[in-house]
Amino acid sequence: MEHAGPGRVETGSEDAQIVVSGVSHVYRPKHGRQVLALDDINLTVRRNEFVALLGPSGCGKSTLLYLTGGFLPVEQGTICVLGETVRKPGPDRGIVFQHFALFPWKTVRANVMYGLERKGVPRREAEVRAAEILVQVGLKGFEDSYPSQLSGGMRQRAAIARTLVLDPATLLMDEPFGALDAQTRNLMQIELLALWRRSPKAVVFVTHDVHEAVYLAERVVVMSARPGRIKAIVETGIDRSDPEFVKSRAFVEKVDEIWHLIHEEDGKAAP
Ligand SMILES: Nc1ncnc2c1ncn2[C@@H]1O[C@H](COP(=O)(O)OP(=O)(O)OP(=O)(O)O)[C@@H](O)[C@H]1O
Repeated sequence: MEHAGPGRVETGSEDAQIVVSGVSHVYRPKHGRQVLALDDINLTVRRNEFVALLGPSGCGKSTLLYLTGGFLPVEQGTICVLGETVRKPGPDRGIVFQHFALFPWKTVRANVMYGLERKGVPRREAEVRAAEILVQVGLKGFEDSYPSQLSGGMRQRAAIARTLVLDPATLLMDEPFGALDAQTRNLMQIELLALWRRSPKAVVFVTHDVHEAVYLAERVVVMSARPGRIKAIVETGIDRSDPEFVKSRAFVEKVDEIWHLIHEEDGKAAP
């Protein structure tokens, strides 16, 4: 089985959307000890590619996402998104967290319109765009509800809509379905794939769930236990045109292959 090795440096190209080169990250808390969270990460995400980041707890998946989003400073190495070096957050990169970051005092519509209004989009146009995206995520009829009146799955749809309405070229998702029940999670996965096909964008999707990673992603990046390094990059190569593809032998074998890569890391985290 061919895997990209941990030390392989992927070079940028016209086809590259995100290029992470030689990125390491050390947390230096005021109290407590330093943690080397990421160690020499090199990764290229292709234009409009769907990539999943998988690895043991604490291996730096969220850290890599926050660095790419510009929420943490890149102190060692560089990250370029569409040719621009990342120095701060920007509207070209949308981020969705595990815990639905909605304003509880605003309606679903107002939550979705918030980012557009901050960008100076006229109110009428913002309303139209919010209405369209709420239809796409299946929240038509709930525009005037408040987050507290929605189920967990609906709140996460609203949070996704709030990010998608800005039409970011790059979507960074940190375990967005981790808090959902299995059935809602599967519905959200189906919807996310449909949205990604309708409006292609690069997606970096952090998950703990091997099945979810293979279900969604074109490539799965497997990270090693802390300090996070890239252990392997696996092309899923799944033909999703068959509605029953999760039952296919290719799917089951890919899940198994990646599961083994992850479990080789069990108990290996640096102290
Ligand atoms: N603000 C912080 N200060 C100090 N250490 C931190 C901080 N944030 C994260 N870390 C440490 O950095 C390492 C990587 O954390 P990170 O959250 O990126 O991992 P992760 O792979 O996303 O974990 P999980 O799968 O459990 O969410 C962990 O050891 C964590 O304890």
